[in-house]
Amino acid sequence: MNRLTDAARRAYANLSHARQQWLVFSGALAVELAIFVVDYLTGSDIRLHTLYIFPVSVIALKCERRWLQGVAFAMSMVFQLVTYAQEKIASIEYIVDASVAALSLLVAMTLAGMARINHQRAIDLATSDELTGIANRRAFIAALDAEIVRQRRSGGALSLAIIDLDGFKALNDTRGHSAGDDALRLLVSILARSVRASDFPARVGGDEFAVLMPGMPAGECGHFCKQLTEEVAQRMVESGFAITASIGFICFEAPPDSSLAAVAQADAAMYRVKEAGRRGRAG
Ligand SMILES: Nc1nc2c(ncn2[C@@H]2O[C@H](COP(=O)(O)OP(=O)(O)OP(=O)(O)O)[C@@H](O)[C@H]2O)c(=O)[nH]1
Repeated sequence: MNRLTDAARRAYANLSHARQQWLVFSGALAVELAIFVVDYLTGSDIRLHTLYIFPVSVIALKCERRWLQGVAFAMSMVFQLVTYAQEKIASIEYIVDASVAALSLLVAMTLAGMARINHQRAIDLATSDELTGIANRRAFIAALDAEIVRQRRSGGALSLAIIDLDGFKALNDTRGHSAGDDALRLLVSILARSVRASDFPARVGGDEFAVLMPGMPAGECGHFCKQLTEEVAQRMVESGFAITASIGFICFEAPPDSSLAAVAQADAAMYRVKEAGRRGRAG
């Protein structure tokens, strides 16, 4: 049984986001339809229509497209009305009943929507850096783990750079933390302009950043790091910060043993730059 649910979970995870949404939508509507059929056939004796709230809530929780939620809501209302019409639609009791059902559905959809927004907010907080808005160490390691798995399956190169600022503590000490924060935000804007859309930049420590570059060969990675070193030095000086960057990089033609081993190798290259006097790159 466990194996079956694991296989189903894996198959679901492998679907594209759009397909996942359609699957949830059609599954929940099928459940709703089944409730309606049983309810209709039993002449509403067992009043299953109160359960419409569950499929509609699932759709509100899982489907981002508003019109899918609207369709789910409209369908459950139609089902409700047909079920009530079977009885005495003119009776005030059933009109009140139908209104309460509509209200409950709306409340369920709103609560489910709020739960989804809160869930997304919690994910954002757990995976992004509050100061700069880019990915944090946890998200970076997760992305690196996923890339290593992809590389084991499909091959290709995988490059990784660790960027550590030089003179950052002195900037904090002489100009204050807010100047330090500005320098960190500036570095992030430099990174955002320098990396490709397929790269993954992150803040992995106080003044330490990392960039994951799937598919980038060693030569190109060395060139990228050289340009980044120069760009950082120039833009920091222009902004009045006496700061440079030491960059360690590594290109894996074969998958590394683990994400931690990969980061340790790039870190070792970065420390070689520090030992050699800072401001530069090594790989
Ligand atoms: N302004 C600011 N400072 C931070 C933040 N996080 C960590 N720091 C500071 O960053 C500094 C990092 O210290 P170091 O790694 O010694 O910095 P460094 O002077 O560049 O030294 P090297 O890395 O050896 O070149 C520490 O003083 C931390 O307090 C932050 O979010 N904002």
